[in-house]
Amino acid sequence: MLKTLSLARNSLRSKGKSSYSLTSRVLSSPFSSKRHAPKASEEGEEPAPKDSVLLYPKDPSSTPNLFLVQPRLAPPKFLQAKLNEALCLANSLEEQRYGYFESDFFDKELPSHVVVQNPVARSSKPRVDTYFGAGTVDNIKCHLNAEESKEEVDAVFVNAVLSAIQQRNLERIWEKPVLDRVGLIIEIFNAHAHTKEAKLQAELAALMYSRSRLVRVRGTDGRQTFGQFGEAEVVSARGRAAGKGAGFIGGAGETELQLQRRRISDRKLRLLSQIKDARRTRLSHRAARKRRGGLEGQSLATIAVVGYTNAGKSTLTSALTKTALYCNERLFATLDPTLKSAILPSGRKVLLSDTVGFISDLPIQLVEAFQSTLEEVVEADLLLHVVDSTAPNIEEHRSTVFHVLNQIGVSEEKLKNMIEVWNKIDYEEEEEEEEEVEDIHYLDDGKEEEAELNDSSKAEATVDEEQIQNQDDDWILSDDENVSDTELWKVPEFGKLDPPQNNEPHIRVSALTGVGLKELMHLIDERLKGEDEKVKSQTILERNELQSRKWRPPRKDDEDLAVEQ
Ligand SMILES: Nc1nc2c(ncn2[C@@H]2O[C@H](COP(=O)(O)OP(=O)(O)OP(=O)(O)O)[C@@H](O)[C@H]2O)c(=O)[nH]1
Ligand SMILES: [Mg+2]
Repeated sequence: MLKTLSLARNSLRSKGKSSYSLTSRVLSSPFSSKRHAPKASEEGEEPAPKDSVLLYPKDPSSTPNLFLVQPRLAPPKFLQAKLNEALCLANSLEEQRYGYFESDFFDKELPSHVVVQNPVARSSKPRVDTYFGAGTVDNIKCHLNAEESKEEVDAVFVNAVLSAIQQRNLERIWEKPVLDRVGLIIEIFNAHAHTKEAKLQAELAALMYSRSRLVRVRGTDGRQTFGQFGEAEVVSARGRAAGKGAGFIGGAGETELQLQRRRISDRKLRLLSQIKDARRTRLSHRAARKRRGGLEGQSLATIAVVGYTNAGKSTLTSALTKTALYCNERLFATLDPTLKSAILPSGRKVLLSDTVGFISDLPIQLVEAFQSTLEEVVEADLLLHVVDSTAPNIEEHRSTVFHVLNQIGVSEEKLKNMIEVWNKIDYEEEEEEEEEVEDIHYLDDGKEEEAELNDSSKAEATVDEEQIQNQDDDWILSDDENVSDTELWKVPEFGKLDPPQNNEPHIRVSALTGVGLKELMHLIDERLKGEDEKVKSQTILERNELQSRKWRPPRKDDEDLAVEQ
């Protein structure tokens, strides 16, 4: 098994299994509640929204035991890369205690997993109610039962982006909490965040996600119900129409769903204002650094080190700045931007900023939640794009990074000037034959696929089509945002800007052994000089333009124009 998992060299080694447990949902998970959940006793604070957390912590001192469901992808090499990433994501969900992770990542056993028919690949349209076809859902249930007989499964991780209704239905059928890709990444963010700003941003992401998960579903008796297990709707005393002059005709009260939404909206506002304060402090620190930091007569340039998660950004930043930043094989080991200084071969002092890693299928809301942190990237004078040269899906990694940079507002010129660094060249690629993928557990076979194709029109789940159609009118729309649930967590289409097509990096390095780092420092020096020249010539041009703009008496054309206006 391990031989087939190429990422395993960086991440997983099969050994004893920790006794994981989890049960609950985002704000009260072991990874977020202790650090982020608002205290009920705080003045003016309402208690944390009920039913808004993702995981179920039975034992907060241990990490969860996830069962991974991976939709099949082609070609096999790509599937393997995605499966490796999903396994690493599942094993990355662990909170740091006393500044370090208690378990060794390499000691963790691979999570149980299964590869299933991919509804997107087959019909380009997953089922609205359960995402997967009926046969696949049943088969996963059987597999889960078999797994449960060996060891308790705390939650199912589906490596896809699910809608709230799909998630809720799968939870009911499998009788387990279900985490989709976005949910798991948010949990990891909450578990790994250290600084105040990162914690606030991670909580904001969790809050927005849990808000999009609030849905009403039809219970077994046909009534509209709310809550994971369909508990009856509760109506709060607060009148909907209160203060709007509509009297009692305007609404009998606030439903449970509206109450949850209001609490989340209130909390969101408070978080945004706290993030604003933290950002202000960071900006003033940055301005002070720029003022004081440069050597005589030189401005202090900032270089942002960006890239896909686990590419080796922190290892490279540490090597270039001769410091010891936190590096770890867990995905999203770094969430807080860290600045370290380095002296270039020309003697120029610069600041290197290690940043949060990117990942594919990242919804825009996650990027937005981290906008404040990512400002460091937008503001930087130069970008270093670290690419893991051993990744089988290197092109996907490159375009994901380009896309996110584009999304957060990095200028096209800066993207063109970005240095692409291919890292980990010390790693000797083992010849991995595609046939090895047969080690992966495939769940479904041709028969099942055929059955599902014939059966796909049948609605067998707890949510009917009409209900889904009505969502937009009724309960998916919130009071403050006129967007539907599906729009809320949609993975955006790829942008217009694609990475350069040539497969040649600017430089190849090994952050671990130090190969190529000297050359990289020279390249940074050159690029910054080029930037300085550009700025200088731009300033001279602007000055000349200003000087050549002499006063002249108004011409007849100008006067006519003035009269027309
Ligand atoms: N073989 C090899 N491993 C490397 C190299 N650079 C980094 N690594 C390993 O790759 C893993 C991830 O490194 P990090 O520096 O934490 O990666 P990162 O990009 O900062 O990751 P995140 O902060 O999680 O996004 C660690 O186990 C490193 O030891 C390299 O040049 N060669
Ligand atoms: Mg890092």
